[in-house]
Amino acid sequence: MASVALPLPCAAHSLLFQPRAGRAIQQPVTTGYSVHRCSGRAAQRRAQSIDGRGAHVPHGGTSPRSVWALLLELADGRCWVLLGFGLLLVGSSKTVGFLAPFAMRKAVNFLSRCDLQGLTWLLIFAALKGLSQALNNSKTAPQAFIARPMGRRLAQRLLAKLLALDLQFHALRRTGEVLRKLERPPRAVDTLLRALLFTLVPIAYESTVVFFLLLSKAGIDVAVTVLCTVVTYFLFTSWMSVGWVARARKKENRFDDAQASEANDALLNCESVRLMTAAPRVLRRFDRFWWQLQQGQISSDLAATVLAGGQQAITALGMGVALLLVARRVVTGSASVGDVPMVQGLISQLWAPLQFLGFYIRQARQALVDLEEARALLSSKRSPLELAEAAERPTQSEELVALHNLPPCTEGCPLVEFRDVWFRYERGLPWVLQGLSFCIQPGEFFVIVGPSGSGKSSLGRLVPRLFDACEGSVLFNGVDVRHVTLGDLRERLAVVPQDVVVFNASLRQNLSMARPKATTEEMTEAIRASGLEKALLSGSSGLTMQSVVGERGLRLSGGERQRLSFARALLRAPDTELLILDEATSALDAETGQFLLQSLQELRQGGGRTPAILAITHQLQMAKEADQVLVLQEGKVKERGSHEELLQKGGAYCDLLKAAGEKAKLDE
Ligand SMILES: Nc1ncnc2c1ncn2[C@@H]1O[C@H](COP(=O)(O)OP(=O)(O)OP(=O)(O)O)[C@@H](O)[C@H]1O
Repeated sequence: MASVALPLPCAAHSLLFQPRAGRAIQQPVTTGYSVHRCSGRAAQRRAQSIDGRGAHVPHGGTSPRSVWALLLELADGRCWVLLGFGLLLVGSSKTVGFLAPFAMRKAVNFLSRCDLQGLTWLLIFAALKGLSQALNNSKTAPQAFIARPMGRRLAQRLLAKLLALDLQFHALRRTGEVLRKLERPPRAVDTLLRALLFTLVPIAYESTVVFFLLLSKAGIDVAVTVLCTVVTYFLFTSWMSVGWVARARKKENRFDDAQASEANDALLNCESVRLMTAAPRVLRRFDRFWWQLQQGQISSDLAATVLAGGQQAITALGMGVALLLVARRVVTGSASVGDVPMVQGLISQLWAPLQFLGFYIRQARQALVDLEEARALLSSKRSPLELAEAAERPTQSEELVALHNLPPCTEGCPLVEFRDVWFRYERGLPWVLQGLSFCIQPGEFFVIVGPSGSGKSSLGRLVPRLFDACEGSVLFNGVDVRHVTLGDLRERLAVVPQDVVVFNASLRQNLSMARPKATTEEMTEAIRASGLEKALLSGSSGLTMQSVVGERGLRLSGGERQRLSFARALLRAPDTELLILDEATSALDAETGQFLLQSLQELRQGGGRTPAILAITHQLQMAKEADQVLVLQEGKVKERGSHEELLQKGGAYCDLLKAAGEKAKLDE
């Protein structure tokens, strides 16, 4: 027994869930951690990456199962209760709505006989219509209470994932595009819920009921006419939605991302843009993306107009034929006059939501695309593996056991050990570190020097697991860093990165980011030890602890930013076992650099357990103070020993000193 509703869910399924690309191109994409096989569509989209720049933010096809799985993860018990309540409200609204045309039929039949009971039925009709509308409107509350928290949870998970993604992703990302990917999926949850559960499902229910009501009350010819109209309407809407409208929407999205990225890049680098007088070029690119966006929008609007026109023509024709059939019955006496408004009322009730079918199908499809993108991002393996995954990973040595927490430092065990470490950023790129082996002892001052590009910073990134070694292992307290939780590992470290990152917040907030529980005294001490006191708090620069330092710390000088970063590391230092300094004094004058060195010595001489220091530097003055110096060249250990030992050797270290003009000074 065919029903009007039957074609709807099945076709809706194929309409909403665009199948993944049929034939996979099987293009391997290396991520540094795993090699993913790309489907044809994914590869195509990658190729579409506007201008070849930017990190690949995963785009999705629409895979219903994975999207549903994601939605199920986001929903809690309350959501299910509210969903049931919401559907009950919509169902009741529709059911009450079905009764209204029957009330109108009675009213017209009574009034055609000049019976005043007709007035009562008119009032009942109005009440039923009002109640149906009120019930329908009240679905908004449960809808909002389901969608908003789910959207919030999704946004939180996406941001957490983005923060955890490996540095390679962030090195290549286009911030504007990534922000869009963060913004759209939470909205998509709301849209999908609204479109699918609270619109398309009720339409299916309504169509089924109206078909049977017409079949029993108006005859098979009217019912079949309505059925044919609905099917034609649906096919036309599907054809338009999948083709022209969908293509226009995709184009619109792509260039919307592109213009947002362009604006974001230009604003972030506005200083360089101005200095290079690149504003006209930036504006041209920006305008080109907007022009393409505008083409997509115009195409989208045209498609929507043609769609709406076609839909209106189909429904008007269907309504006309159905009413003619009923009118013929009234004339032949096999139906009452009241049957005409009844049939008109039932069909109108069906037509009303159908008008929005195309809109909702498009919305639902777009929401599915956005959610699939979110799911692809969430399941991306582009982050150092956390413990649960690490346990599943085939270990290179059977003695390595997955641990939840790092054991405390043990007597005689090196704090950090590099064991034959090989590393490169991506497959196909040259090796940056080639078979490195060395140890750092607890409390040791360990300095790494070497020419630019020799792999010093890369080495420093392997300890906190910003990247993982490709071969060999990095051990912390005797345990492979891949076998401990990231949080536990990073709690033991304080890092001053080469590129200082400062938040657009007050100085105090920037400091407390490093250690939220730090007291004012501890912060003041860190500011003193980092040499910031004179520059900032004396009032010469006008900055205080409450001063906002500006986007990426633009209100601070390069040296001040570096000292702020140093102060943050010093704040963390007492709770940590290793302080990593990557070119921490590169932007400082000789006097301030010396002051920081003294602060480090103070830290080391402070009572109790002092952290070891791993300093990566070009400033060989620092190497003089070190317990151990390692000279790195082309990713290999060239020399190793104390400053004096290396001087005596007269090898690569001495060459570096000579090149820096330090040798003569030291000889004097
Ligand atoms: N994210 C990255 N992706 C690909 N290659 C990278 C990346 N970061 C660095 N490299 C490459 O790795 C090599 C080593 O870089 P690294 O920053 O470790 O050198 P470095 O010794 O610290 O240099 P410097 O003293 O100039 O800071 C360089 O050739 C660099 O181009």
